[in-house]
Amino acid sequence: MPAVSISIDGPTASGKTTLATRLAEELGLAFLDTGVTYRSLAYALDHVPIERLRTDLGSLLVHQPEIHRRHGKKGICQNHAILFRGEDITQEIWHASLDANLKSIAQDQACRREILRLHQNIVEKYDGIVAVGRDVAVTLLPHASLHVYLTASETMRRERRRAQYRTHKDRSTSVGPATERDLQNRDAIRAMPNALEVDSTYSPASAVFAAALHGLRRHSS
Ligand SMILES: Nc1ncnc2c1ncn2[C@@H]1O[C@H](COP(=O)(O)OP(=O)(O)OP(=O)(O)O)[C@@H](O)[C@H]1O
Ligand SMILES: Nc1ccn([C@H]2C[C@H](O)[C@@H](COP(=O)(O)O)O2)c(=O)n1
Repeated sequence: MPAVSISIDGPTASGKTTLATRLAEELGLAFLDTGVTYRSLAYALDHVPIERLRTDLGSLLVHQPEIHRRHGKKGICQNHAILFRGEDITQEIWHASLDANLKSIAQDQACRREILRLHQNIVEKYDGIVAVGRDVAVTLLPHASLHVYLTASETMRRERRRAQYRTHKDRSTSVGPATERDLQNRDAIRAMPNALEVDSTYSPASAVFAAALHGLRRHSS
């Protein structure tokens, strides 16, 4: 288990990635977006049958997470990269046409187990990590220093996603209500002693960051 680890969960476009990258930059941690792996498998599903993804994931996919190292006032950031059979698919995984595949992958328990194994190997490699995604608090980082559950109203999340992708016409802007899985994860996180729930609907990203940092200090002392 790394020295400092933070899990961040919450529904689509609640601001998980924004918070996680800021925390990683400020604290000099690695950053793992588990949703990126799910999106990569959705891409892969157009090329190989799901049975192969369940058994050969480790040899098909390389997920290189971002590393953030604080350097004076400027963080040094090495962007994440996703390789599928050696080909860089980092940009392709966001395409809206992958939405149906994404659902199939997220519902496949054998795939979820393989993805978890892949993420566990990544976590082992780093001395500190911020990991983002549905269920990371429960499955990947149950002993994290802090578990953040981030919410925002559906209307606000939809507005943010549309604004974010205004110049990316091929990207998915589908934002729905919190799913059953989102609500189960939220309840599991609420029951954890070192959890922090933040509603970002009317809070700017800087206020969400300050709340998370405060939570980390409180639970680490
Ligand atoms: N607190 C905030 N206030 C206003 N805008 C925000 C806030 N947090 C994030 N945003 C903006 O909302 C958009 C979505 O944020 P982000 O990508 O971090 O969400 P996410 O939860 O990681 O999404 P996904 O579930 O797809 O991974 C971005 O354009 C980001 O700049
Ligand atoms: N740990 C995870 C991460 C992601 N998913 C699913 C949920 C979404 O449909 C998709 C993409 O995630 P996002 O980029 O929106 O965070 O992958 C999951 O089931 N478990």
